[in-house]
Parts: sequence; C-alpha cells; structure tokens
Amino acid sequence: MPHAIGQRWLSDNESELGIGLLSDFDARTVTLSFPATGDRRVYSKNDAPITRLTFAEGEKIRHLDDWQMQVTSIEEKNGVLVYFGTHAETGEETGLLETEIHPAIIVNKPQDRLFAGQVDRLEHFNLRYQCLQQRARLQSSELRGLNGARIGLIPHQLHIAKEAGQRYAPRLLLADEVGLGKTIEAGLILHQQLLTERAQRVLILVPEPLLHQWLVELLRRFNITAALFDKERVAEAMLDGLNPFETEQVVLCAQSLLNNKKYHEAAVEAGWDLLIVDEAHHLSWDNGKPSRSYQQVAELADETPGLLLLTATPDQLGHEGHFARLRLLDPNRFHDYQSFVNEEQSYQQVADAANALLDKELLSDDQLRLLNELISENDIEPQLKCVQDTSLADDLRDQARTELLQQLLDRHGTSRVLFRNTRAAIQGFPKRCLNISELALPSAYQTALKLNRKSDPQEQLVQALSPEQSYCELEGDSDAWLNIDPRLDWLIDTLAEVKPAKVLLICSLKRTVLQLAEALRNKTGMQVAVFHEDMSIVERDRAAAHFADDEQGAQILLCSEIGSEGRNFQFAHHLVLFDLPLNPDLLEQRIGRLDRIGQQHDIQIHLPVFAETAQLRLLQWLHQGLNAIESTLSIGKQLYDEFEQPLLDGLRLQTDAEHWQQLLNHTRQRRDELIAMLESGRDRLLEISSRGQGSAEQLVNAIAEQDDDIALTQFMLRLWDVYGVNQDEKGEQCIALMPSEGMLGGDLPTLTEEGATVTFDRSTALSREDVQFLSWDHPMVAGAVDAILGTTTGSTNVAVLKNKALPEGSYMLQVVFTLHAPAPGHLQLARFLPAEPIRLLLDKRANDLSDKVDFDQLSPQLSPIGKHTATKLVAALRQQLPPLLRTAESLAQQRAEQATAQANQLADDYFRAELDRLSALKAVNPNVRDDEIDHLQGQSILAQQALEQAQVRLESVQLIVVHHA
Ligand SMILES: Nc1ncnc2c1ncn2[C@@H]1O[C@H](COP(=O)(O)OP(=O)(O)OP(=O)(O)O)[C@@H](O)[C@H]1O
Repeated sequence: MPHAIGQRWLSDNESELGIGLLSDFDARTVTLSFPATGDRRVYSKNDAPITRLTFAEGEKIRHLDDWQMQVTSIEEKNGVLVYFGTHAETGEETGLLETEIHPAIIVNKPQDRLFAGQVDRLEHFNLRYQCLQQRARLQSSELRGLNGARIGLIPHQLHIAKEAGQRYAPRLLLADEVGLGKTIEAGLILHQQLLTERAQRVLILVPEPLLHQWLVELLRRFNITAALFDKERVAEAMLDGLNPFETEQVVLCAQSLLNNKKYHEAAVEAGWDLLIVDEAHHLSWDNGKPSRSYQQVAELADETPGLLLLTATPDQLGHEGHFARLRLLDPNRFHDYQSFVNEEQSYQQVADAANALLDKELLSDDQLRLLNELISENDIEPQLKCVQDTSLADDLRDQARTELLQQLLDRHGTSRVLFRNTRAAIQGFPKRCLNISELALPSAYQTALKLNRKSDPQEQLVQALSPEQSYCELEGDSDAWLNIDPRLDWLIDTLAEVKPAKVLLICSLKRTVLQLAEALRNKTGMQVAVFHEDMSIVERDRAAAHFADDEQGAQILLCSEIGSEGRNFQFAHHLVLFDLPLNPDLLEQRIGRLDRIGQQHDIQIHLPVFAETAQLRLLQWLHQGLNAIESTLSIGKQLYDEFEQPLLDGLRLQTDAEHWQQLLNHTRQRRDELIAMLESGRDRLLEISSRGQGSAEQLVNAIAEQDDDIALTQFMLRLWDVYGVNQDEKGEQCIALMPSEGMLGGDLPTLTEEGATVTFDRSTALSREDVQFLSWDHPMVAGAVDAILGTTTGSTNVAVLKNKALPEGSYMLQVVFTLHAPAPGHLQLARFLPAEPIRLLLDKRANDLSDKVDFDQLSPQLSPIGKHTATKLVAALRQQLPPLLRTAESLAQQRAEQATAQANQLADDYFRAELDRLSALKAVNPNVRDDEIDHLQGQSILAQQALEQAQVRLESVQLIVVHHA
C-alpha cells in the first residue's frame, strides 16, 4: 500500500497511543504522530509493526468534532481515503476525510482490533473461549461458595450452609453442640453470601480470645481476609477523622471493643449487610433485663439485614435468654415469651407426625388425621395416598414422604431460624472416658476448715469446693497450699504416665493456673504453657502454639475458664479438670475443647477430687445425676436451675448422705424425663430439620463429584501455560507455581513473588496447611478468568485449516458473543440467563455451520500463522468480513432473544414459586419475615427489568483460512 501523508495507522504493539497520523516518510522510514497522546514514532519502512486503519461499508466512524457517521461508500484521493455516509445525528449525507477521524478512538472491540491488525495468538483465542465457558459455569453453579472451602465434607454442615447461605439476609441461630463446626457453618454461609454479592459488608463479633482463631480459620479455610480491629487501630482511624468501620468490608473484632460508646456508635453508623456473633450465649437476658452486650448487639441487629448468632449452649443462661436471642433474630415473631413456651409444647405432636413419616410404615388412621390437621391449609391427599399405596415403587412413596415432611417442618417450630446438630444424631464421635482419682483430704485442710468456718452461704460454698483457700488464709500465704496439696503430685504423676501425650488442664481461676504452673516448673523443670484472661491475644496465641508444637512444645497447657471457650485443642486427648464448674454448660464448653471434629482418640478426662467433700458431691451430681461428663447434655442449665437450692445445700454439706442420694436419684429421673420429652418433641424436630433428610448426602455427593472432575485441573494447567506461570509437579498431588515476568494478565491473586504450592485434591489440602486448595471458588481461578476476560487478550485470531475436503483459499469466521444484562451482582441473574457464550461459525457465504462443527472439534484442526500473513489475509478480506460479522450478530441476536425469553420464563417461575412458598409458609409459620417476601418481590421486578435490557456483546472473532500445504 503506497504511503501518503494524512493516512491513519495503528501501532501493533502500542495500541494505547490511539490512532496515528502518517506525518512523514522517505525511502527507508515512516513517521507517525499520535495526536491523542502527543507521541511520535519513526519506523523502518520494511518491517514496521503498524497497520493501516480502514473502515468498511456499514461501519461507524467518529469525526474529530465528535459526531458519528455510518459509512455507505469509500473513495481514495491521493492515497488518502474519503468516507461517505449518513450523519448519525442529522441524518444528512456527508463525507469524512481519513485525516478527520477522531484520534482517541480506542481500538478494543474485537472486530476493530482484527481490522487494525491486532491479531492474537491461537492459544490465547482458545483460552478466552474457555474462560467464557468457565465463567458461565461458575456463575450458575449451585455449589458456589460451598465446594471451595478447605473442609471435610460433613453433611450436616453443608446442609445448614446451603439452606441459609442462599437466603436473602439470613437471620439464624447456629446452635450445634460444642465442636461440631458452627464456625465452619458460619464461614460457609459467609463465603456464599460474599461470592454471590448478597453481602458485601460484614461485621464479625467474637470473644477476644477467639479473634486470632477466627482470623486464621476464615483465611485458611475460605480465603476470606478479614480486617482485625483492636483499640489501637480504631482509635488511630478516629484521630484521622474517619469512621474506622467504614474503611474495611469484612471486619473482625472483639465484642468488648464495642463497650466503648464511641466505637459502638461508629460500628452502628457504618452499616452492614451481615452481622455474625460468636458465643452468643454471652448476650444474656437476666430477670427480664438485657445485658449491656445484648443491647449492643440488638442495636446492630436492628440495622443489619443478615444476622448469624453462634452458640453451642443456647440455654446456658436460661430459657428466657434463649428466647431473647431468638428475638434478636426476629422481634416480630418472638415477642412474647409465654406464647413461645406454649408453642414449644405443641412440638411433641408435630414430632410424632414427623416420626411416623420417617418410620416408613403405613400410617394409622390417627396419624393420617394428625397430618391432615397439621397441614390443613394444603391439599395433601395425593401425597398421603401415595404413601399408603403399597403397590407403588418405593422411591415414589419416599418422595411423597419427603414432601410431607418438608411441609411439616416448614410450617412448625423454629426450623427456619434455629439449627442444632447433636453428637447423638451424627454419631461416629470418640468416647469420653472419666478417670476419677479420689484423694484423701489433707489433715491441715480439715483443721483449716474447722477453724475458719464462714457464715456467708456463698463463702461457705467456695470454701467447701476449694478447701485450699481456707488453709491459705490461715497461713497468710496464698501459695502455701502447694506445699501440702496431694493434687500437685497427682498431676505430676499423671503427666508422667501419659507422656508424651499432650494434656490440657482447665480450672476456674487465673490464680490457680499461675500457681500450679510455677509449682510444676519448680518441682519438675518441665515446660509449661499457660493461658488466662490477663494475657494479650498475642501472648495467648503464642501459648496455644507452644502447646501445639509436637517437638519442642510444652506437654501441658494450663487454662483458666477463658481457655474453655471456642478454642481448638483436639490434637490433645487428655483433659484434666482441676476443679468443676457449677454450671453444666461450662463443663460442656471445657470438654468441648477436645471433643471436637477432628479428634482421633477417645478422650480421657482426669479428675482429682477430695474424698468425702463437696468436690466429690459436685462430681456425683454432674456425673451420676446428669451424666454430663461422659455425654453431652443440652438441658444442663435447666436442671441446675431446677435443683439449685438442694444442690447448693448438699454441697455445703448441710444434707446427710441419704438425702444427698435422693437428690442424685431425683436429678437422674428428671433428666431422663426431660430428655425423653425433648427427644420426642423440640429436639427431634430440630434434629430432623438440621440434618437435612437425604438432601445433605446428595449435596456431599455433588461436591465430591465436582472434586473428582478433572475439568478444573485441565483448565488451570492450560491457563498457567498460556498465562506464563511456571509449574513444577511436586508429587503427592501438589504443584509448585512461580510467576514469570510479564504474565499475560498481570499478577494472579494468591500467587506471590515467592510462588505458591497448590493442590486440586481435598484430602491433600486438609492435611497440608501450606498448600492452597484450588477449586472453582478459589480467588486464583476466578482472578485468572477475570484477568483474561478483562483485557482484549485472545479476542482476535487468524488461523489456518488444513482440510483437503474444502477448497483452497476458502474461509470461515468463528465468532463468539456473550449475552449481557446490566444487573446488580446480588440478583444472581446468571441463574436464569445462560452466561454460556454464543458461538457461531459461518462460511464465506454466511451459511451457519455452528451446529455441524463445534468449537472443540474444530480447534485441534487449526494451526497458527505468523502475524504478518495474518494481517495481510485480513486486509485482503477487509470488505468481505464486515457483512459476515453483521450476519453473525443477527444470528446471535436471534439466539439471544430465545435465551432471554426463556430466562424471563425461568425467573418468573422461580419467583412465583418462591413467593407462593414463602407466603404459604408465612400463613402458618411466622418465622418467615415480611422483608424476605418484600425482597423477593423487589428482586423479581429487578430481574424482569434487567432481562429487558439484555444485549449481545462480541467477545472474540477468528478468521479461518483453508490452506492445503
Ligand atoms: N468440615 C470440617 N472439616 C475440617 N475440619 C472441621 C470441619 N468442621 C469442623 N472442623 C474443625 O473442628 C473443630 C470444631 O469446629 P468449630 O470451631 O467450627 O466448632 P464450633 O461448633 O464452633 O465449636 P465451639 O462450640 O467450641 O465454638 C475446628 O478445629 C474446626 O476447624
């Protein structure tokens, strides 16, 4: 093409310069000036990496004065093109000289890039298509947010997470027994809410000692980076005039931080989508009065759509407290304690009906009547008939039973707001074995107790349970007890006996921890780790790590009561209870440190008690009366409240042996009674709804199947190759990755300069903390897909097809479109609108070959060609390709219209069914909140509006030329 001043050219390598103007040339060089950036480049004429910018008929051009023209014909005058066409605004016929084209046009549309000679590599074109497919898959996956967590697949957790994670603004109480994975469930719900953009701003409040554990679990298991707020950080931000809580999206802080009024106000003002409160039993409500922490959370909960409360011991501070926490979830529903209690009494009937269905036996007339009564507003005759018809296939009858059960659970009780799984229901947990060592009460203690008898009943109790205190008071030395107390030698012997096994010791007071630690060090020289409330978080974490260290760590960790909440010490299986708490729920929290998911051994609980003392009596009451040591008990606090007075009298040794024995018998009887009642009523219902009948196992299977699918591995291996990530197979299912310089789409999330080791294998990820677990949810996968699709990489290509069956020189156009509807992320429109790319293959006569030859069939037959030849081929077909592209676009448009109509139908069906379901539920189960229904209605309208705006967008275009050589 002869050069002429005034022609417009583009740099192949520096497209950001905009459109160049040929300002000079001679026999050897060409000079381009780029008006948009003020740059100038001189190129060697022979091999200049520049491409002439030309437009074809039907295309639009922007004039220097910012108006647009659609080209109808083209002429050339002295080597410079003149375009004729219609003015977009006035509709008049007009002409536009090549020199008058706007210099700041960014050439990033695939067709413009192709015509401007910006031809990408074949592998990049293929990768872009695969990324589009993967993004579609990702967006519409039912398992999004569930499959990517580094966790073992435990059905009850996944069931709860799926149930709640996909709700709008879930408000619920996660109340699994200690150590069954409430943190994991909350993490899974949070993960789904974040990934689907249902929640973006999240505040997590936890007891201070658990801050670090939460931070680590969120990052390690879910790749969620929370910002840890402490006093210093908050104060500093406030000094700078900022609301600290507005500076981060996911904030983790100690609930006690909000005791500062200013901080609390700032937190409320900042606004959140989701609030998570761990160890929520601390939000107490005593004698009709809310505690300070309850009020703090209530204010936040009022302003925040989503709320997750976590507690293993919901009744720890009484049933009224439990009700008060339910009220935080939904004040309208839980407004009157007495009616709540009355309602709970009716659960027995519902549970009976549920049991009848679960038994899979034929239903009796009474049972049929009961079901009809309980689900009276629906016609359940067809399902009942099906259940009773023994000639039908088992799976049909099972399905009918499941439907009935679902309706029953949906309509009754707290099943939408409260989840509680128990060890008994899940099974497979190690045993708890109690080892009691009865020691003789030292005579010095006996004397001290006689001489120093207290009159105050509370003091009497303390004295009876801790005889060492009286002794120390008399001696005037608070350490004196360690010189005579046989429990110290007993402890040393126990440690020696179980060595090298780790031992966790819990007692109620910090003072005891420090004194015992000192005595152990002095007497044995052993390493001892301690953990108490006056240590900083860093000190506590260091102590826990010292204890966890297998090689050089301490054999024993001594904890005050604070160590018994939330912490993970299941690598140990010996627990010393140096004293016993009166509250059975605290006892459960203590044992729960070891009795947790992941515990591999039976748990040995060691208990030293002085014979014939209050200590022994308390042990008897907890063990023989409640059986709260070797098994878990959800009603410990309730029983404590019922028996408090006779128990305390007994502990003060004011009752004789016979009365004491009677108390033990009564306690046991009452316990059995209550448990039987709960097992058949409230707890039975909770158990059924928390475990997810069958659906939980299906979910586990679906995730396991996805784990086994090698599609992700194949995709990522290809992606790293093309992206420029160096890979080194390390064996044991691990791959070491190193970034290279100038990676295709820039840095990849979680791949640092030092590299990263990754695995696609869940069990490897579970056993190797240093290895990243790659799944469809992992930020590196989503980040890489976004990085590729966020650039123009792979949006154009020219390839050769060596196929003798086709005439030499014939050509085809492979074009990929996507369908876009502008919608907020939380709408999750991809559920309805297929995000699958629309791919078209047209021959030169515009025949549509897409259905005859698919992408994966064609791709291996294509070979790459050099850029120079590619540019020449495009230039040679410059006038033929735009009409082909227009045909492709109109075909894509037709498909898009079908897809949008289908999407509309799907969305309509979905929202209608959900609204019907929720409205029907609301009529019988007030746990359905009005705002959930309003939200669904709003979403339905938004979805409709967004679908009306759906448009196709060209993603990539490939010219395929047939060549036989
Ligand atoms: N699915 C899982 N895969 C792997 N580890 C798990 C899983 N679920 C729970 N765990 C581990 O089991 C332990 C107990 O889980 P978690 O802390 O979530 O329980 P919790 O119910 O919150 O306990 P607590 O009642 O003491 O607060 C933790 O160490 C956790 O990491």
